[in-house]
Amino acid sequence: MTGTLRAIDLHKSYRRGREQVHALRGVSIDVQPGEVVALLGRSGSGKTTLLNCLLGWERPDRGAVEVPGTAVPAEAPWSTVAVVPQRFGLLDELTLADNVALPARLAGLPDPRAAAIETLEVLRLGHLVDRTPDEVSLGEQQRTAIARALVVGPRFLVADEPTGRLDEDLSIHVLTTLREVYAAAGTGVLIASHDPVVVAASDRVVRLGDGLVEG
Ligand SMILES: Nc1ncnc2c1ncn2[C@@H]1O[C@H](COP(=O)(O)OP(=O)(O)OP(=O)(O)O)[C@@H](O)[C@H]1O
Repeated sequence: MTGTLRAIDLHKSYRRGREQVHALRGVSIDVQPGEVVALLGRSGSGKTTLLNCLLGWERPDRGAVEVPGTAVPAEAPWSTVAVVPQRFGLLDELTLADNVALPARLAGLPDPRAAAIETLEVLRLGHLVDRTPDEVSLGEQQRTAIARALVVGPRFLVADEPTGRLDEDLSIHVLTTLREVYAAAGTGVLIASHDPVVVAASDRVVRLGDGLVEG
């Protein structure tokens, strides 16, 4: 087993009424530890489907996903491949601190709340830790979802449009943090995005078009 996160020749179709939609038509991609890869492509090109397959949320019709470290039973999945979902997935009844502490608790970190607050502070949310998601802006919710993914210091981070609700300054701050704090410590980062800030901060760009890697 290598230390690389890999999708190999993924095929995935959906049935929509009588129509067959080929979301992925043979996509291979890899992410090395410590690199930041931008996944670009028009709306509907298959980015989310690819991320879902990498996360094990969807099963490809054909092809394989290699996730390093999954043979180690003690390692929580979120510590291996953490995710920032497009729709955030925060729990409304928990504070931001408790949302972010949740994966830290599951991963058995010694002080989940302290780790959560520290990560929220890195994302400039230290003043909001005791609010619930409906008491903060969408951009603040988005950064909370990023903090929740990062709190365990994952080996890989998979993020679906993680700057879609952020202004340019905050996008740059988030990308700089991902690069200089997390990728520098070895986290491999894959970001599906249309944001030029993401492209500028990436080591490498992979373009999807109509279910295939272009170029
Ligand atoms: N559950 C589903 N059922 C039917 N079709 C689907 C389903 N999920 C995705 N698709 C279709 O598969 C194709 C790829 O969708 P996907 O969400 O992966 O694209 P995307 O590149 O992430 O788009 P966006 O940038 O808008 O999020 C699209 O044509 C979409 O309509």
